[in-house]
Amino acid sequence: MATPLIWIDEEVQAEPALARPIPFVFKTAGQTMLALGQLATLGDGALANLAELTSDFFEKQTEGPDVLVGALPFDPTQPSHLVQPERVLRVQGKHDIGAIPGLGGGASSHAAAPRILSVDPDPAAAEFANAVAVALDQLNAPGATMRKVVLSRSLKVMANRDFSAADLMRKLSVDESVTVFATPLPARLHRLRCLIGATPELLLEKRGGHIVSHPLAGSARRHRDTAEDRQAGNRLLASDKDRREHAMVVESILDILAPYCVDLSTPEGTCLRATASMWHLGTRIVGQLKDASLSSVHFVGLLHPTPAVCGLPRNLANDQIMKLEPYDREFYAGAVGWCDSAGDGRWHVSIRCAELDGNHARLYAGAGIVPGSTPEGEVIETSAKFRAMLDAFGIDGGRFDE
Ligand SMILES: C=C(O[C@@H]1C=C(C(=O)O)C=C[C@H]1O)C(=O)O
Repeated sequence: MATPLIWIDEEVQAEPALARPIPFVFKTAGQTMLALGQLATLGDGALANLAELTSDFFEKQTEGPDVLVGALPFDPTQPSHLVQPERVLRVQGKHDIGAIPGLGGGASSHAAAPRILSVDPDPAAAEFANAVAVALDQLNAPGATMRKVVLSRSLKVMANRDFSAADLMRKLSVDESVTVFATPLPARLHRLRCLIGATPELLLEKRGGHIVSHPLAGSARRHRDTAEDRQAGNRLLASDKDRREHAMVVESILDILAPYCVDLSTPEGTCLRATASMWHLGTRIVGQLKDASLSSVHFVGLLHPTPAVCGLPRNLANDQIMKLEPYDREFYAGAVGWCDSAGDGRWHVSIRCAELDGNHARLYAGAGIVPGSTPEGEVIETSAKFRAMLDAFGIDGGRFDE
């Protein structure tokens, strides 16, 4: 069970941070899943053991909802944070996420929005550009075997009072093209934390023998002006660099899933996928399994981290991420979702998100680097990817690009 908050900064903190873990919330277009309370926690284990751990768990667990919900970290060797909730509530139809029963009780909610005291880029945009330049040297070196690496940067935000998960989710939900999520994270230094975000990317959904993955890679920011916006989308569709970057992700997912499927295809091919602030290249992959008894977690264990958030080959890209990023990604660029005893489940890539810890938040944005990428281009792309979260926090992002 999570430990209550013990640290209070008298200067800026009028009242305690999250006193109870916030509920797990998963809001896709037309449906919200809310998982309240914590009946049991899945034991620690790396991603490779997760299918076994979850099936053992469901075999032994005779009481409570037949579901585990939570987050998987970027590093597949690190433990996941999955819990069996006390109660699951599903709300269908168009609704205000902040008004869902149970949500307000778990998240602090204030009449006035917290006032932002500081925004600290980590690394600074110039340092991130240097890291991209180093990665490009590696990618372009004669005989290079690394083909793609995804590098990220973060913004550390501090406010005069606790952030409200409910308020942030309400703002993020204005964009109906994304999955808005909130998930409790393991406590750190006795402080409760959560991850909150608005992800456009489906890692894997499994229902019976049917699986779907919808990877995204290749991005451009959207524009207010319709003609300019359309042009940006068309440029992305025609961009050789972005098509290569995207194809690596799709091919890798198809290669991994093919041996398990009687039928695996990309019915619409590569399309433009729009969110309120970004254009992406996206390819919906659908498959029919040979063995429907394999769980969603089994496939997540094989797929994660895809080249959309790590790179290719995975081990070389991961080495560069460890060297070039100044922080541990923890649950950013991992996965959030649920699975049940029948093996069904739905997992989204945990991007366009922020870790919340009382009145502190850390926002993340990353971008795929391939030959043909430029440091300036990747700074612009990551700035655009921060937009959705910055808007939810009420922060003008422009000044963090220098
Ligand atoms: C890593 C992120 O996004 C990923 C990288 C993308 C890209 O490089 O074009 C696009 C979508 C995501 O798969 C992020 O938003 O933090």
